[in-house]
Amino acid sequence: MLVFNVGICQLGVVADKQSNICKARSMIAEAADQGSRLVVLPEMFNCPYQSELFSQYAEIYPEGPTIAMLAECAEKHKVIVVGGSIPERDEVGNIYNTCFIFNEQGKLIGRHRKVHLFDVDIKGGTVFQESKTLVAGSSMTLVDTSLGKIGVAICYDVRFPELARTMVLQGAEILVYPGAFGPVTGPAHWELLMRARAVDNQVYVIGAAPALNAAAEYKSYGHSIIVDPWARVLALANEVETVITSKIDFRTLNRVREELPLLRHRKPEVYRV
Ligand SMILES: NC(=O)CC(=O)C(=O)O
Repeated sequence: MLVFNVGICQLGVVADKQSNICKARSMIAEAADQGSRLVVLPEMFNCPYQSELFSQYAEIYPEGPTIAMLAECAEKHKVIVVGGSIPERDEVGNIYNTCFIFNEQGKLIGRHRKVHLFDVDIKGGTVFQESKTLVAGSSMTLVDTSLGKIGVAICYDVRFPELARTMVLQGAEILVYPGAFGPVTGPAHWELLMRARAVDNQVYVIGAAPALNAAAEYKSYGHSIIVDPWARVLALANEVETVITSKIDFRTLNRVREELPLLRHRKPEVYRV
């Protein structure tokens, strides 16, 4: 499909898992009512973004109320749902930061486990150790959909341009990043990174963040964003709970790649380490 709308549900995550699920359900419906064919949720949308809580909120596919809600909403509204992320427990007890992706029939078409874990110690700023409780994923996630090929990665994954480039070289036309940047790296890097991945790779980029919850221990920067292949910002939220939407037009992507043929001008033989 050449032209269609996409929506982001920037929901405010609270401690009560059931409330988060209900909120996601109603915001997916709102995005679909506004004409979105692809709906994206934020990172850890069913759980406060705190390492020590991930186990308590985790679900095992295909069980679990969050996973069921995503599949039901996709089928009910006939939309593709990129289900942000939730803590996922596997059969041996490992926990991942995982995005489940469902098509318009409510069928699981992809699962991305965050590859780069957010282990940082920014002096006077953010200290986070995802690896205390999470295990890293080990593969790239590209899904074929009725709208085109979509690459999915999570939050800190956006800082690794190799991942985005590899997905685009394999045909991705939209890169989707559920994320949750904080008050330090958010203002400094969030929009910059989303626009950088778009301009580098001449793709649409969607970054979906939770709204700011002032009472939460980890404070999300919000600012969900949709960027076009010329790095123009098509839609940008502030920090409050909201649904934002925008049109995606693959004729723009084709024109940008035709006029400025970066992907054809690459010289991979020069870049080998
Ligand atoms: N939360 C993350 O995974 C990443 C982040 O906040 C950052 O890179 O900054």
